Amino acid sequence: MLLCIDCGNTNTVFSVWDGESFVVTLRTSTEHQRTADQYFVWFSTLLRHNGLETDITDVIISSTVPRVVFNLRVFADRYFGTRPIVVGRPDCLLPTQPRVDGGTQVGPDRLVNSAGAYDRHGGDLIVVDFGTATTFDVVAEDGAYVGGVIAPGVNTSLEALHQNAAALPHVDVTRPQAVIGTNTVACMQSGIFWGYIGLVRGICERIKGEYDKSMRIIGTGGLAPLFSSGDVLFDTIEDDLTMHGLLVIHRYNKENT
Ligand SMILES: Nc1ncnc2c1ncn2[C@@H]1O[C@H](COP(=O)(O)OP(=O)(O)O)[C@@H](O)[C@H]1O
Ligand SMILES: CC(C)(COP(=O)(O)O)[C@@H](O)C(=O)NCCC(=O)O
Ligand SMILES: [K+]
Repeated sequence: MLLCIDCGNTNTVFSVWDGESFVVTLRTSTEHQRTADQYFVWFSTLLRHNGLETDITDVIISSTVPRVVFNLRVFADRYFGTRPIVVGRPDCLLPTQPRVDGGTQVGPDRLVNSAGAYDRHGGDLIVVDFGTATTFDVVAEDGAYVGGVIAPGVNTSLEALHQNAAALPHVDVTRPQAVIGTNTVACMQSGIFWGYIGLVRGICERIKGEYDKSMRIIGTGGLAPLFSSGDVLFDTIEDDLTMHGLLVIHRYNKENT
């Protein structure tokens, strides 16, 4: 079985592929201090809790936090006797090479999203991923990542407001009743919700204006459904896109090495 690990700046997601489907998906916060042994205690406990007997033979990792990769490598080696494929490292093959400025280290999550989205939809896509940052990845006709946009994430923006303004509390993002807020929390929720819809819509329109062919927009990340409840932003929403991309890249490496 294949263990896919998607490590973002906020959360790390583990998902086990049994050859036909993802049988379990587990989420933990991203902390670079966490050791291989700590990962295993958490992982094996939750597998047992889910009544699963898994025989992990392969591991693939995408991490936007370089420091966590060391302990994840030790985890794969010590507990599963396997050397993981790490997206973005020179020995990990990609189905198509990114076309960006020389010296740019594209976030591995963006390469993975591009590969997953291309496999499902073909090219000429915008992938919008709501994470710590909100990323827009442009996938060309041949499946290559050719650039995009990095915007502040939803919770990152809310947290910045709270930290920089003495009278603004911590609030959770939600769809407000009205645009005109009649209390502080409602005003903040309106700013983030409607502001973000304007951001996503505006950036996608500008990308489409610059790209001379029609494009489809794929939304992913836990907050995509919330924002699409306020406006038609995406052609489809796929919460498993990153995991699917890891599967695609793993398969490609198995077939070509
Ligand atoms: N369904 C959801 N509802 C509310 N907040 C969410 C949801 N999914 C993710 N988040 C929040 O969005 C932020 C980004 O999370 P995540 O997508 O895991 O980021 P990353 O991939 O950068 O680690 C976090 O603060 C997380 O708690
Ligand atoms: C933009 C990101 C911080 C998004 O990370 P995430 O929100 O998933 O934690 C990540 O893709 C990254 O570190 N990128 C490197 C720069 C680039 O992609 O050009
Ligand atoms: K992201």
